[in-house]
Amino acid sequence: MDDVTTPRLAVLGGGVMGETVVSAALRAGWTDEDVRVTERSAVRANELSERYGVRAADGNAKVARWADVVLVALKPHDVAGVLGEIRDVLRPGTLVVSVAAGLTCAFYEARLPDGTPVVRVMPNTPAVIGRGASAISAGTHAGEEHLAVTERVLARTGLVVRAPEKDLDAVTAISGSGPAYVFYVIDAMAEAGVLLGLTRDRARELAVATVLGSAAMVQETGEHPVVLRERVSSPGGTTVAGVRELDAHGVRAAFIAAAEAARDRSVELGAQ
Ligand SMILES: NC(=O)C1=CN([C@@H]2O[C@H](COP(=O)(O)OP(=O)(O)OC[C@H]3O[C@@H](n4cnc5c(N)ncnc54)[C@H](O)[C@@H]3O)[C@@H](O)[C@H]2O)C=CC1
Ligand SMILES: O=C(O)[C@@H]1CCC=N1
Repeated sequence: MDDVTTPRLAVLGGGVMGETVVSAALRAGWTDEDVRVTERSAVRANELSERYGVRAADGNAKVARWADVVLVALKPHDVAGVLGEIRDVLRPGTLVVSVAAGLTCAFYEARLPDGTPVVRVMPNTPAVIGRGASAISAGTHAGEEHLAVTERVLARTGLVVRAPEKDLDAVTAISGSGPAYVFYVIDAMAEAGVLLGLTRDRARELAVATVLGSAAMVQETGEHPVVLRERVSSPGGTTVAGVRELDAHGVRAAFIAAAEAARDRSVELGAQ
């Protein structure tokens, strides 16, 4: 793999996350000649090819042989079969990057030629608008240059942090699955507004602006969320009355249980 020029990037699986990576790489300076994608669905392959100008017609083995970086964006249960297709055609030094939930670097290393550098990534869907959060971890044979190339591929997806691999299941539970929790909260707040008589559009507009503004406020002020919450809560006022109900309905405990369940599922997906 050459660090100076743009490495040839193959994305195996052109679903939600595969498309996100393709579009981010193109925004980060890859040309449509330097990116190829594989897709089991011909309709989807056509769609990606038309949308991004990238080649999407070849099979996994052909594209993996061509690539300097192979990024696996398949469902976890499809990965082992595809690694079997590509293991004998990878050129020495080809970097394999995985975004599959639960699958460890060791899972890949056991199924790929000895010495294959592997980097495990846990991204999330806001990456599609450049506002994602990803954590990356190096496998046994991956070094600084492999982490750096992965960061280049992900540069336009948003925040990218390095983390020890033992943390990746927790990361999956918090930021990987996290957008779904936040969409759930936005929908619940908007629905509550409708119950109180607001129009659906107005309720959603206010809920979204409130979530965006509150998240930005935590980031920009650097204040602890509890301090910011106290600042909203006038003595004897409306907010303490509302937050008491969140406590009474176990919302904090529900978030903890959700994170534990997602973490456990990530571990389970990796135990194939
Ligand atoms: N969607 C999300 O929010 C996130 C997903 N991930 C991970 O990304 C991976 C992909 O997830 P999604 O993109 O959501 O799934 P998806 O189902 O949208 O995409 C998977 C794609 O792979 C294609 N495919 C299946 N078998 C194939 C094969 N043998 N060769 C070529 N293409 C094949 C499918 O046609 C499909 O388009 C999963 O491992 C998931 O854990 C990670 C973080 C977030
Ligand atoms: O639900 C899933 O399994 C994937 C991984 C994190 C977000 N979506």
